[in-house]
Amino acid sequence: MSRPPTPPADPPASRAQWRFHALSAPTEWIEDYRPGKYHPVHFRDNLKSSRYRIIRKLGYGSFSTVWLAKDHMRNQYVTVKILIADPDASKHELAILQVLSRSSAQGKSHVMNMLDFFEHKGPNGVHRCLVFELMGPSVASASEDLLDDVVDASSEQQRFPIWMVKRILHHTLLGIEFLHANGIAHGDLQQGNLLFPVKDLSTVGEEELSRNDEISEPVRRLDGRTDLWAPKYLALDQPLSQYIDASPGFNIKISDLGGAFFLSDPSNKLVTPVALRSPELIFEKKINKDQDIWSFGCLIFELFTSRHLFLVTDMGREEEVNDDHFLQFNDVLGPLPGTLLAKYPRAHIYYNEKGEKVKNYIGELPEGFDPSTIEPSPSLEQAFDKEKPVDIDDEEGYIIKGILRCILDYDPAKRPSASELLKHPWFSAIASEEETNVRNE
Ligand SMILES: Nc1ncnc2c1ncn2[C@@H]1O[C@H](COP(=O)(O)OP(=O)(O)OP(=O)(O)O)[C@@H](O)[C@H]1O
Repeated sequence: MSRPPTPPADPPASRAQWRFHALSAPTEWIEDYRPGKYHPVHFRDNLKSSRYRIIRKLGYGSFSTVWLAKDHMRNQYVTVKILIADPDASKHELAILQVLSRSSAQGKSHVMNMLDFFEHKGPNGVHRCLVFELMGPSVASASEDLLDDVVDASSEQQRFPIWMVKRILHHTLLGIEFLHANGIAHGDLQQGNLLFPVKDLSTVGEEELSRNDEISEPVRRLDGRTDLWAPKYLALDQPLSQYIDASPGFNIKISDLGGAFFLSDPSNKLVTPVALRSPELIFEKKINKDQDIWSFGCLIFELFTSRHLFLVTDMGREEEVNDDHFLQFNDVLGPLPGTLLAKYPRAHIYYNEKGEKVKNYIGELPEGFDPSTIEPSPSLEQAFDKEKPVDIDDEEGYIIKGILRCILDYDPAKRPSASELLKHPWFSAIASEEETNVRNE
């Protein structure tokens, strides 16, 4: 075991103690480079006795910075996720990845497989480093600004063509089935955690992949001291957008098992994005694998319509965010059952004892504002019909809405499992289409 690091004498505590030029896009906060948090990484750093050389920054999250590296032993590019130096923050992720890498259940190729792991000691502590296959941008970032040439030309919105949406959803469902079959729930399913593959990069040189100009001005402390805990510059995230493989045979993988948990030991970390949270998570703080199915339902809606089904953000006080969600559940999916209403202590603000709505907005309205002019959110069916792509005909639209209704059941016990959903004729048809494409390639 490595020795715990010696605490630094004087790590800067706040952003105000730093002088540096911000980059054009967000990066991690500089003050998160301190004991117990991020490891200060620089391009061309070598890790694990020089086996891995850092080439480019791919991204970061609350618990890690993620880098493209060259694995000199296998002569291939890989992703190295360097976790914060908090042994508790990452122990579940590692244990889960180890279980998954030993499993041979169906769907394995749709969840990120760990290739190697090691520990790296730096000024901020001992960091677990997880090595994965190199992937491209996430579905979220690809749909936002990268896929100009493959977005749906028939609609005015930037969205994936139908065949891609179906493929992304089918692969995600196979990945969920694999996780659940191994007794694991993901807990944080969202477009940002579904990754596209990259093309074969074996002939692309390191110089081409390292665009090291994408860094901040030197990071300096105002008191002029040299800092051991922070990097000399901050690097901009550069997912491999230009190398994305969105060809007909692409394979989506679910990534980021940082919020995943064993079903036998449900998580108490609330990592699911607000808009994708199930009623039982919001009202009862209960989480299990049914949350993944609920999030998957929300993803179906998002990918077909390019908008969230529930338009809630985590801005504001938690109780108001929950109230907002509560009102939207009622509008979009229909009245919450009495059993669930009884579990929401703030229900009386919006509903009377007879179950009639008495208030349809949160907080106070400006003086003179007539509350009857506030339109309820459209129902699931209205919203889908309004926003769906034109090339989904009524018959298919009807089927998709039926699947959504089944998934978005207030009662988690009634939601279909991933395996049951995969047997639905709509998903079976997607699977057969994929097989035909593979045979024809
Ligand atoms: N195998 C990979 N190949 C390429 N990029 C990756 C890979 N794994 C993760 N990334 C990118 O790195 C970023 C951070 O990864 P990840 O979400 O796993 O980190 P995290 O610290 O657990 O984040 P979060 O705060 O979401 O829990 C993401 O934007 C993702 O796109």
